This record gives sequence, C-alpha cells and structure tokens, in this order.
Amino acid sequence: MATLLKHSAKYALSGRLARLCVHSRHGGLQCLQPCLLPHQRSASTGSKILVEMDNSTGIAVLTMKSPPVNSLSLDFLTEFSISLEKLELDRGCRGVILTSALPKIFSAGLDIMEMCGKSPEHCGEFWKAVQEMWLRLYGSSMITIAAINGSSPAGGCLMALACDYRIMAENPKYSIGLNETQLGIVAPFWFKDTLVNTVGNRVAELSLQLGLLYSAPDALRTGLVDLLVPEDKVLSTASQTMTQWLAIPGENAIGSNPRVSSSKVDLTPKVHMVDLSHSSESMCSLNWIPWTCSNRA
Ligand SMILES: CCCCCCCCCC/C=C/CC(=O)SCCNC(=O)CCNC(=O)[C@H](O)C(C)(C)COP(=O)(O)OP(=O)(O)OC[C@H]1O[C@@H](n2cnc3c(N)ncnc32)[C@H](O)[C@@H]1OP(=O)(O)O
Repeated sequence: MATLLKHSAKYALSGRLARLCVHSRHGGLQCLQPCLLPHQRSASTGSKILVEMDNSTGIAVLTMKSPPVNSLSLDFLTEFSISLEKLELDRGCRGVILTSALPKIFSAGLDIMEMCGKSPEHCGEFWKAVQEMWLRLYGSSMITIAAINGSSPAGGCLMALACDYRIMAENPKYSIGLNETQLGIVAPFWFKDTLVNTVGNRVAELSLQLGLLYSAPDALRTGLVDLLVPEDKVLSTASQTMTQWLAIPGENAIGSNPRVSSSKVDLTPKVHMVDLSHSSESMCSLNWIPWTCSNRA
C-alpha cells in the first residue's frame, strides 16, 4: 500500500525539490499564484497544475490542466512535484484528490517529445523528474485519491496507481492501463511493482505482456480501479470517499507506530534515487520500512 513509503519519501525529496525551486529553468514556485477564496478555501495555480485547498476539511484538489492531453513533460512533472511538496509541508492538508481539467483525458502519460532527440543530460533530468513524481505521490503521507475523469494510458495509469484509491468515470470509451509493451518499450520494474500491488501477479503479468488498456468496466473487474461512478459524480464521490478515509485515526492515534508519531524519530530517507543520466534502466532502490505509516491526524 502506498502508505508504506509515505514518510520516508517525504523526507527524501524535500531537499531536492527545494533546490529545484531555486535552480529550475522549468517553472517552479515562482509561477504559483496564491489567492484567497471564500469559506476558508485557497488556491494556487501554475501553468499546468491548479491546487485548491479547503482548510476546513484538509482536502486539496490537484487539477492537471495541461492541454491537449496532460502529458508528463519535464515542466509538468516539476510543477506537479513542487505542488505536492507544498501540500505535504502544509500540516493542514490531509488528503489530495488528483484529477484533470481536460475533457476525456486524465493523462496521456510521459510526454513523447521528451523522449526523442534530446541530449543525455536532458534525458537524465527528465527521468529523474518521472521518478520524483512517483516517489512523491506513492510516498505521500497524505491520503491520495485519483478521480480519473478520462483516459489514462501508461504514465497516466502509473499516477493513478500511485494513489491510495481510484475512482473512474464509468464511460466505456475511457481506457486505462500500462500499455508500454504495445509501444515497444518495457515498463520499468517499479511501474510493474505498483501494478502488482494493485491487481495481483497474474493480472499484472498479462497486462504487461500484452500491453493491455482496459475499458472502465474492465478496469473495475480487474481491480485496476476501485469504483466506477457517472462522469459528473467523479469529483464529488472522491470528496465523500476522502472524508471517510480521513475519519480513520491517524498517526497520533493511541497505539500508532511511535517511530512515526514522535517528533524526535529518525526519518532518514529510506528511499534512494540514483543517477540515471547515463541509463534508461531502472532507477530507485527501496528499503521498505517495517511499519505502515498511517495517515495524518
Ligand atoms: C528520456 C528518458 C529516457 C527514458 C526512456 C525510458 C523508456 C521507458 C519508459 C517506459 C515508460 C513509459 C510510460 C509512458 O507514459 S510512455 C507514453 C505513452 N503514452 C501513450 O501512449 C499515449 C498516447 N496517446 C493516446 O493514446 C491518445 O492521444 C489519448 C491520450 C488517448 C488521447 O486521444 P485523443 O484521440 O483524444 O487525442 P489525440 O490522440 O488526437 O492526441 C491529441 C494531441 O496530443 C498529443 N499527444 C498524445 N499523447 C501524447 C503524449 N504521450 N506525449 C505528447 N503528446 C501527446 C497528440 O500527438 C496530439 O497532438 P497534435 O494535436 O499536435 O497532433
């Protein structure tokens, strides 16, 4: 479950992201425009991501808004990770709903233009940003729910898989899956592991070998998504589900893992990023921590 990594990734990444904010040539914090909305709501928007925070519930909605297909470019990934880190550092934020502002598309996955004709340095930077997005989402200490309101192939599916729960629009035209094999590329092992954790070994094996994209009903049948609802109910259902999840006692609950709930514990990163500048091979080594880190109190 995603919560296994939440605290370790939180502390592993904040330093790197802080550096990205200062040094990145690809957007960064300076593009986020905070503004206050009524009823304890606040919003910040960059060019590709809108974050709306409801301080009364502790729920943030992170909306991807990068036409035409929310492809995961370096700029997009950088803005995404920075947005998530800001929420992670906001102790008032306990849950994040990830969704899309684009009709019919959740995310088309990695931006194909980032993968051809680029320098090795650029490829290395891009690939690190892909890992960082996954680590930050999968390792979040917040509850994360994907409100999948459109198609979500490959890296788009990975984003959804990295969340704690997946709610998809019951439109049979929408598809989701790790279809890399169909594109002639091999899904990295951590894509595979994320899929196995969700659907089990056999379904993952078939999905990856055949590069299957599932229709929404089939995605529900295989367990790739947890719930189908009418398209206009995806976001409201995600909010209701989040409220239920947040009612579960959090990290300060009696009997919770003392390593996590004490402020003096050693939260040295258990997740290591490796330099991939010269490699398109797999990327991060994960030392699983022995307790499940629970959600925020
Ligand atoms: C550099 C580092 C080296 C590392 C190399 C490692 C290699 C291993 C990586 C393994 C992991 C891969 C994960 C991935 O995510 S790979 C990307 C896979 N994505 C796809 O295959 C999606 C392809 N797109 C679609 O299926 C469809 O476009 C859609 C999302 C279902 C939408 O369909 P729709 O009919 O509505 O729209 P169009 O197809 O007409 O597309 C509209 C425009 O969007 C452009 N587009 C689509 N997908 C992408 C994309 N992934 N990146 C960039 N651009 C994309 C498309 O070209 C159209 O543009 P146009 O209007 O200008 O023609």
